[in-house]
Amino acid sequence: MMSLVTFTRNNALPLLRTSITVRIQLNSASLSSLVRLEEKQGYAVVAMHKPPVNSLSLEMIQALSESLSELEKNKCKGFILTSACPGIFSAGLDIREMYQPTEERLKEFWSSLQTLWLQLYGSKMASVALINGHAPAGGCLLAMCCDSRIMVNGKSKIGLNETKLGIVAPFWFKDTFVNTIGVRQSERALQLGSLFTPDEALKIGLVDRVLPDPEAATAVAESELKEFLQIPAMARYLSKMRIREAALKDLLENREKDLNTFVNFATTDAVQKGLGIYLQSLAKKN
Ligand SMILES: CCCCC/C=C\C/C=C\CC/C=C/CC(=O)SCCNC(=O)CCNC(=O)[C@H](O)C(C)(C)COP(=O)(O)OP(=O)(O)OC[C@H]1O[C@@H](n2cnc3c(N)ncnc32)[C@H](O)[C@@H]1OP(=O)(O)O
Repeated sequence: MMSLVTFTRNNALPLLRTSITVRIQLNSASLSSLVRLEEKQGYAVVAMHKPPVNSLSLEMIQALSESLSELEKNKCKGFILTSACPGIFSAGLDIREMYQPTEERLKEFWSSLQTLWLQLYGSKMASVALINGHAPAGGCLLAMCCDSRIMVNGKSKIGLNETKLGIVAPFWFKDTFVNTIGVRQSERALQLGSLFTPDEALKIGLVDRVLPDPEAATAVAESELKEFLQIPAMARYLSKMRIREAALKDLLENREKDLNTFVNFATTDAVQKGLGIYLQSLAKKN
C-alpha cells in the first residue's frame, strides 16, 4: 500500500531551498522509520535506522534512494550518511533477500540497489560517511560512495567480505573499491574478504580519519563536509566525476546484464547453500 511519509524540518537551512515539510512517497508504511532525515545548518544528516543492524533490505534500499531524491529535489548541497543504530553502520545487504527468494523480488532488490549506487556514487551533493559501527560489504559500499569517510575507533570493522559468504563482489563494488584504495590492495582484500579495523582501514586509505568517539567523529564529519561545500560546486562535482564516471557508465550500460548475472549466480545451489550456512552461523551466535 502506498503511504505518504512526512519528515518535518525546522526552517533554518539556507542551502536547502525547501518548504518546512518534506513529503516522500514510499511503498509501505514501514519505510517511514527506516531513514531519519535531519536538517542542519547548510546540510542534511541521513541516518539509517533499521535495528538491529541496518541490513539493506529492499525497503531499506528504496528508503535510502527516496531520501536522496528528496534531498536533491530540495537542492540540498551536502549530507552526512550515518547510522542511528548504536555500534552498527550497516551490516550490508540483507542476506535474507538473497536466500530462497522469489525471482520477482530478487530482481527488484538488485535493481533498486543498482539505482541507489548510481545515485549515491554519482551524486552532485557532497557527502561524508560517518561510520559509527560495523560496515561489512554493502555497508562498506555505501561509505565508499561518499566523498570522505570518518570512522569511530573501536571493535567495528569495514571491508568487502563477500568471498567469506561464498559470493563475489559485483564489478561495480570492485570498481568503487579500486577507486578508493587502489588495485593491489583491492585485489588482495577482495580475494581474502578482508574486514579491517579502523586503524588498518586508515592505513590503506579505506577511511580518511579515525576518531576516538562518536562525538569527536561527528564534529570532524561536519567540518569535513563544510570543507567540501566551500569548493565551487560544479568544479568539485566534475572533478569527482573524472574519477567515477567510467565505473558509473559501465553499470549504466550494463544494468540488465548485471541483473541477470546476479540472479543466475545468487540462485545457484552452491550459493544458496553457502548463504543458508552463513545465516545459521549468524543465528547460532545468539
Ligand atoms: C560468476 C561471476 C559472479 C559475478 C558476481 C555477480 C553477482 C554477485 C552476487 C552476489 C553479490 C551480493 C553482494 C552482497 C554484499 C553484501 O552486503 S552481503 C552481506 C554481508 N554482510 C555480512 O557478512 C555481515 C553479517 N553480520 C555480521 O557480521 C554481524 O551481524 C555484525 C554486522 C558484525 C553485527 O554483529 P552483532 O553481534 O551486533 O549482531 P548479530 O550478529 O547478533 O546480528 C543481529 C541480527 O541481525 C541479523 N543479521 C546480521 N547481519 C545481517 C545481514 N547482513 N542480513 C540479514 N540479517 C543480518 C543476525 O542474523 C541477527 O539476527 P537474529 O539472530 O534473528 O537476531
